[in-house]
Amino acid sequence: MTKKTIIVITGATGTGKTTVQKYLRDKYDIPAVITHTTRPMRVGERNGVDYYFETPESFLKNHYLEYVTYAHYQYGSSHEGLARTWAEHDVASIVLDTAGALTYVHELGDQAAVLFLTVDNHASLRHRLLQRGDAEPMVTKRLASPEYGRDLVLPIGLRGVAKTVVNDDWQLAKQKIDQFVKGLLADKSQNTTF
Ligand SMILES: Nc1ncnc2c1ncn2[C@@H]1O[C@H](COP(=O)(O)OP(=O)(O)OP(=O)(O)O)[C@@H](O)[C@H]1O
Ligand SMILES: Nc1nc2c(ncn2[C@@H]2O[C@H](COP(=O)(O)O)[C@@H](O)[C@H]2O)c(=O)[nH]1
Repeated sequence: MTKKTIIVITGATGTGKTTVQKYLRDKYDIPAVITHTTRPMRVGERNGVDYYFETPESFLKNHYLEYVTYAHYQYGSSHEGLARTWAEHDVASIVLDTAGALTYVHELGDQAAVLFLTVDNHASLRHRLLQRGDAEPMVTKRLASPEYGRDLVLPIGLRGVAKTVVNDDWQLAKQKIDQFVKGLLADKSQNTTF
């Protein structure tokens, strides 16, 4: 039986976590675990595809492996979401803030393979969020949140655990991600038990 793995993609807002998740799906057929949030939908987002969009009341009804408050909204990943994805795939991905990433490492040990995304020029993140179509007041509020500053730095608990990828240049970042995925898949094929 093959050991199940979750690729946890973490880092500050705008560093490209969702972009990497879509790349893993398109290039490697690695599915995303969809999480829950109370934040309003962005233009183009779809319920059940990008997130399960919840009210503050419905959010509380799920059975979470972990949940957090991020920039004034609730976010959480359910046990069921992970189990459903692992029932059909050996490797999946999830996008989490760094608090969530730490919980996954704590709960799942080496089944969690962590990618920490960063950029050299933090000022570029504001521009990226605005380019993505986020409303200016929302961006200002998010960049003023303690979660933003916290997620710019690799937490001590992820040092020696996470692979850091600098995503200033998408072509270069993709090469690093390819190396990471190929290493992970090679390790998995060596560790398969019959
Ligand atoms: N290397 C890059 N150079 C320039 N723009 C990029 C790069 N990587 C991603 N982007 C763009 O930056 C924006 C933010 O990317 P993305 O949504 O993937 O970030 P995120 O880390 O998931 O953000 P959040 O945590 O706010 O959801 C998107 O418009 C994306 O296309
Ligand atoms: N700990 C968790 N973090 C999550 C989850 N789902 C998303 N996120 C993180 O929240 C912020 C904001 O996301 P956005 O889509 O509003 O830009 C970002 O850092 C995500 O990684 C979750 O279930 N748990």
